Amino acid sequence: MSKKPVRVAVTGAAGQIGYALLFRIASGEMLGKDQPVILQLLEIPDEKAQNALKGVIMELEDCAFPLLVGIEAHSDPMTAFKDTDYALLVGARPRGPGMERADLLAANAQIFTVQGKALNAVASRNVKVLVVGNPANTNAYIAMKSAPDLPAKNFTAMLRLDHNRAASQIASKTGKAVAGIEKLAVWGNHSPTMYADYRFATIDGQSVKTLINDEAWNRDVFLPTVGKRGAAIIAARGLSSAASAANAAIDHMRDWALGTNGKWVTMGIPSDGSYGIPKDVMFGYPVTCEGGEYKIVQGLEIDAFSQECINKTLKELTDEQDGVKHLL
Ligand SMILES: NC(=O)c1ccc[n+]([C@@H]2O[C@H](COP(=O)([O-])OP(=O)(O)OC[C@H]3O[C@@H](n4cnc5c(N)ncnc54)[C@H](O)[C@@H]3O)[C@@H](O)[C@H]2O)c1
Ligand SMILES: O=C(O)C[C@H](O)C(=O)O
Repeated sequence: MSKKPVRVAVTGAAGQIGYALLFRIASGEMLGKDQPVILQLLEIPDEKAQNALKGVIMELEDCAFPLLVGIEAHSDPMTAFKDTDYALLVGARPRGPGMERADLLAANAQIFTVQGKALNAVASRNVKVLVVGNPANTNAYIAMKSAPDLPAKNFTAMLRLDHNRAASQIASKTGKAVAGIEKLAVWGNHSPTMYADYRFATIDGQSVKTLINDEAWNRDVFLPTVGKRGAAIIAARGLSSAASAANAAIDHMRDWALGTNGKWVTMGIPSDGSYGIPKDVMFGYPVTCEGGEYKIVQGLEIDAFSQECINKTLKELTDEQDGVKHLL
């Protein structure tokens, strides 16, 4: 018997990430090749954006995806999020050359109070929310705080791009395939302060730390490369990352919905106090997923260098939270 369709809302659907994301959701790469989907697409109420969205919808139709059983175009989150089971909040202004994430906070924060309230009012009570629009952690925090009737654990921020970037750098340093990497963690904010931590990681069963055995590379090359990768892509393309961001969003939602079979992945989630992070801070943690729920990997030893890195990214997040207090 075929499965009941699920509703997937995507904001910023006519943007760059939207264009790299929607076709993969509709083809079943996110929720499984047996899961029909209805796309509920939101764009701003602007003629150009709505026209662009129409064009994307025409292309989706022209793919004749067997799993795509409905497509809706919206300009109001109150209709776009109606009964939605999954919400990918991508729509926001991206960073341009020379801009830091903090510059985006003022521009984008308001979007997430409005969308959090709309999710609170009309979405499925089990909705799984992923915030991609930057600054992703704080936007997710704003949306969560604006939706008091939904469980806080349903709101997450995208750290998976940092996780995937870190995995790729480790594979290239060790000369091994990225598929062999397990137990990688990224702590904190989706920003240059994130702490990609390979102390526990293995590649083909061997310790990554032992294989690399180079603390200076970790500190002076690996962490800055992963942390500044977004800016490097903006400098090279003149536009922020899109296909890799969409890919990370697919990975995040797929793993959350379908499980990781014990494998660690990184998700930005509201802290439950684990590892001394104050409750509700939207923090990148290593997690495993099973039965539609994520669980923080517990009991990891935090050495002095790691604590210093975690403190730094936490401070940035609590400063960002302070900066949006007046909106909540
Ligand atoms: N978390 C991550 O790892 C990560 C990675 C890459 C990009 N991003 C962020 O994702 C966001 C989108 O990037 P992009 O390259 O697709 O940008 P884009 O400018 O190409 O597209 C954004 C789209 O969002 C729409 N939009 C703006 N406000 C909206 C609103 N209130 N409701 C609905 N739609 C709205 C715009 O009209 C536009 O079409 C940016 O904030 C970017 O910084 C995050
Ligand atoms: O860095 C940016 O502004 C875009 C995105 O968050 C990225 O990491 O590529």
